[in-house]
Amino acid sequence: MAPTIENMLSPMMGDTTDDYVCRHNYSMKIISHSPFIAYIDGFLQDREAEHIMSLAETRFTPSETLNQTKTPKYRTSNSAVLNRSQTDIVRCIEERTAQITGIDMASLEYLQVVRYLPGQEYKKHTDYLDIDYLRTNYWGQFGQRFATILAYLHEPVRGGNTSFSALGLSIPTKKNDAVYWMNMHANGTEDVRTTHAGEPVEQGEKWAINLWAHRWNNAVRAMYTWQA
Ligand SMILES: O=C(O)CCC(=O)C(=O)O
Ligand SMILES: [Fe+2]
Repeated sequence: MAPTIENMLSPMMGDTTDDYVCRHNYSMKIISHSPFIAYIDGFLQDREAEHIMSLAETRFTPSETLNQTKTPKYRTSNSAVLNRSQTDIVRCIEERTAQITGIDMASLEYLQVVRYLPGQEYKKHTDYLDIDYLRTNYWGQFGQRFATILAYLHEPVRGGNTSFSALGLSIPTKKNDAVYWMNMHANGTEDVRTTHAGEPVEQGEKWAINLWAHRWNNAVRAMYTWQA
């Protein structure tokens, strides 16, 4: 039988997580100080990637772009949102993210799994949100999306790097590793240098989790109240 992702995952669909122990054994290396970008080696622990993939598998819908552009084909992947602390493993990843970013869990968006087939991509964009969007969106009450952790669940055979073109960075997706960056300057204004893209996957499939942490700061609060 061909080693498709479905074949790999299906025996695990009923997988119990009874003997799973939540551990945080990663190491972090700073790759840019301004903007802050770090590479997290071993962000995901054994079994976590497969487990998240099997939870997401039945939930995919075409990915949306929240505020940047309505251009068709801008983000051609599929996405799946998991429930808060849906399983022990989901909760462990949420806790790990909250610890790293220094927020409480309420300020962390639900895990968003993205899946790219060959030819699919997410063109250049930023992860921070328009102030008008923040005002009406559930997550807006927790402030701006100040930090992103993008964790890789499955690496494509070719293509699919995460690139920050203004910084000359093109990061290969490596299963279980993650990239962590700050979307805003220290004073709370948006840092356009964090513009990034998921380059087209050329062969194989790329799967990742978006972990978005929200925080209030004076710049966002000032805009929020000034326009209200
Ligand atoms: O797939 C990638 O490498 C980037 C994904 C991304 O930036 C996003 O989903 O916001
Ligand atoms: Fe992004």
